[in-house]
Amino acid sequence: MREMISVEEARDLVLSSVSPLDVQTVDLLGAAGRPAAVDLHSDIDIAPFAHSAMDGFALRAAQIAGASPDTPVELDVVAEVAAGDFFDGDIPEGACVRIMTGAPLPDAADSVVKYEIVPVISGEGREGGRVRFEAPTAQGSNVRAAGEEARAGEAIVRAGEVINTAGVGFLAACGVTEVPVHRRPRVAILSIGSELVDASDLPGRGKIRNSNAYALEACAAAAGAQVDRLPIVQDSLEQLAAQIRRCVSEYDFVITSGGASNGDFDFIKPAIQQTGELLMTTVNMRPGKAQAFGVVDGVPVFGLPGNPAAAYLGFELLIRPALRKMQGYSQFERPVVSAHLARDYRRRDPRRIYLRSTLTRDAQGRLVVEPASNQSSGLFGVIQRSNCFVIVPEGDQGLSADQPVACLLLDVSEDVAL
Ligand SMILES: Nc1nc2c(c(=O)[nH]1)N[C@H]1C(S)=C(S)[C@@H](COP(=O)(O)OP(=O)(O)OC[C@H]3O[C@@H](n4cnc5c(N)ncnc54)[C@H](O)[C@@H]3O)O[C@H]1N2
Ligand code: MOO
Repeated sequence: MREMISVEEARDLVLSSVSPLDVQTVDLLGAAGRPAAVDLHSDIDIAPFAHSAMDGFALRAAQIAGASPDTPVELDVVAEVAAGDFFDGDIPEGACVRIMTGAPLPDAADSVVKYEIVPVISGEGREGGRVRFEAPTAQGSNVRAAGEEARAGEAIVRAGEVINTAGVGFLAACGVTEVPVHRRPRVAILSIGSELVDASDLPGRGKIRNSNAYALEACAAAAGAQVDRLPIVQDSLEQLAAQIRRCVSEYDFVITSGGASNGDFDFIKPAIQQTGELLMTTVNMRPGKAQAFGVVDGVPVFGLPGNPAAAYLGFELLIRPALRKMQGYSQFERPVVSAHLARDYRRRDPRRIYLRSTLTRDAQGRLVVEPASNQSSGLFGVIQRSNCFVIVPEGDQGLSADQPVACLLLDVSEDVAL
């Protein structure tokens, strides 16, 4: 085991300990936002038949090839065809068919002219009436071709492709109502610390609320996991080791927080060592240097540090990618954008630093990023009010105002200005 590895090495180490989980079939709605585990095929052509894209008149373009305002072509309306209906009769040379959007194009027609440019001569342009064309139309105009998006039997969504909300509609059109996906990882959240009380309790002297477990549950659920937040574990090596043994028999991934550094009561490292194999203890990042990871009975056990911001960042950088890999995603990272730093940043630590920051646009439309003034690793509220982490590379150099910096986007909603 190596001490103090880079964020990338740590992420790859955790990733290499997990594989996509077994495949189960879920209903179409349950597949939204998840990668398909196999290629999905359409059972019919999409569109199933050539149809009109407009309300108008179906005809053959050749019938009105010479039409102009001075030499209009008049045609009899011999039939009407609505969506859901069809017309398979003949269309004589001097005739056309009134057609609605979505109705099948008659075999005898090759184009549709929309109502708006067709003056009515008699019968309100309905069956038995007569209409006038004052311009030619191109063959195929206002016609949506059969099979324009997919052919029967064709793979329409590939294995590994994430099904988005439009994809749900596409699959419905193709008759795919059940989708094989990799099942969601079952994740246990264990909070370690004799100082912890539940969020619903008022902390007594020297105690604090167990906020990490709630944040980590939210993070893991947002990453697609099925999460159980388990009872607080006291600072006891025996209790912790026993709880880890129990968890690895029931869960796919075990996440602990607290007790990851070298204090007198920091037991996650010895607990992993005692029950399985400890693979990592520290990562070259700030906040959150203490990141313990190992495998117990084939199950990954991740010991996040106790400080809230350190635990949160450890989850985002090192655990979330693994939970995604287990579900078959191939993209593990959140997006990074470049922005201009709003002010100088003087560093006091050579580790790679992740500054909780707010990204906005200035009057010229440039992305500008402002690190929060309080970068204490003990705070969640600062992250609540941030929308990215500025990544300060390893080394001695600080950053100067206006220089471009990389910003790792958090899970930002639309109401955070970007
Ligand atoms: N001598 C040293 N001491 C510390 C070092 C060091 O290098 N040398 N590193 C510091 C850094 S940096 C961090 S981060 C922490 C990591 O410590 P632990 O993982 O052992 O965390 P704890 O000591 O258990 O707790 C730290 C802090 O976080 C609070 N905490 C713990 N669990 C929760 C929870 N579930 N919800 C909310 N807050 C929690 C805890 O009360 C402490 O205040 O070590 C430093 N020390
Ligand atoms: O690892 Mo600590 O988070 O820098 O506070």
